[in-house]
Amino acid sequence: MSFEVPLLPGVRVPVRTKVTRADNTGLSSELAGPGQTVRELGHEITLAETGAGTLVTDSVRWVSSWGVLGTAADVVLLRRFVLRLLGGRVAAVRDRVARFGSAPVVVAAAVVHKGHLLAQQRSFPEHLAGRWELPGGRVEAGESDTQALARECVEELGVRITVGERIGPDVPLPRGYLMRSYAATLTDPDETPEALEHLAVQWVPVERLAELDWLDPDVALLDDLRALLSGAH
Ligand SMILES: Nc1nc2c([nH]c(=O)n2[C@H]2C[C@H](O)[C@@H](COP(=O)(O)OP(=O)(O)OP(=O)(O)O)O2)c(=O)[nH]1
Repeated sequence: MSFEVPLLPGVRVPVRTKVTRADNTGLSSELAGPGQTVRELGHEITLAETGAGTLVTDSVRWVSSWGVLGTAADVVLLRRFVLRLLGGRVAAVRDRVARFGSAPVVVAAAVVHKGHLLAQQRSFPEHLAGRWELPGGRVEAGESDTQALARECVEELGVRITVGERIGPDVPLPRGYLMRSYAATLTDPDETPEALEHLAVQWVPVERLAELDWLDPDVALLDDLRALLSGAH
């Protein structure tokens, strides 16, 4: 099904949806117990306006209990309500995608050397001081992510890095920022990172990753950092 979702006055977004689990009523059903049926309506939603064609898979499950009457209510009323619900969700997801598409970015480098990850301990602001993060910072106007990472690593650590692939998801930060992370290595393995603006730096082996008091957004990256250190990336 293709349709347009009104986002703002005069702005309509093309969306394609496909029912992925359905019988000929648009619902799939399984028996849950005496007199009870579980209904599921599943949708794949493609946000057509994103370059990559972002795919969201959604489904809603509910239990209905009133036999034939329940089935009639499901098909006539509830299914319509669920479709409206999913449509509302499409609009909300679309809204977030649009905001993230133009969000300012903080880049972070997962610098790996001899199977260890470089972590730095923040010295400011007060409420973040003492907690651990990846090297990086705000991307400035006219800079690429790679240039921003290279600049920050020289400023913060006095080392040159070679930036590789993106890792993990973009993580939302306070005040509308997004944190984007990249794998990296030391350009010259003989250079030693120093805490020029931080309290401390350390090389962390995979088995100690979870011990550090990471900034909250970085915790969402721990699985990807583990995979990177284990050579799975
Ligand atoms: N560099 C970095 N910042 C992070 C991480 N996780 C996380 O939530 N942040 C947040 C903390 C800050 O609010 C923001 C980036 O701040 P920053 O102080 O490193 O950036 P910056 O050097 O460009 O900032 P500024 O002090 O020059 O204004 O992102 C991380 O792993 N690395």
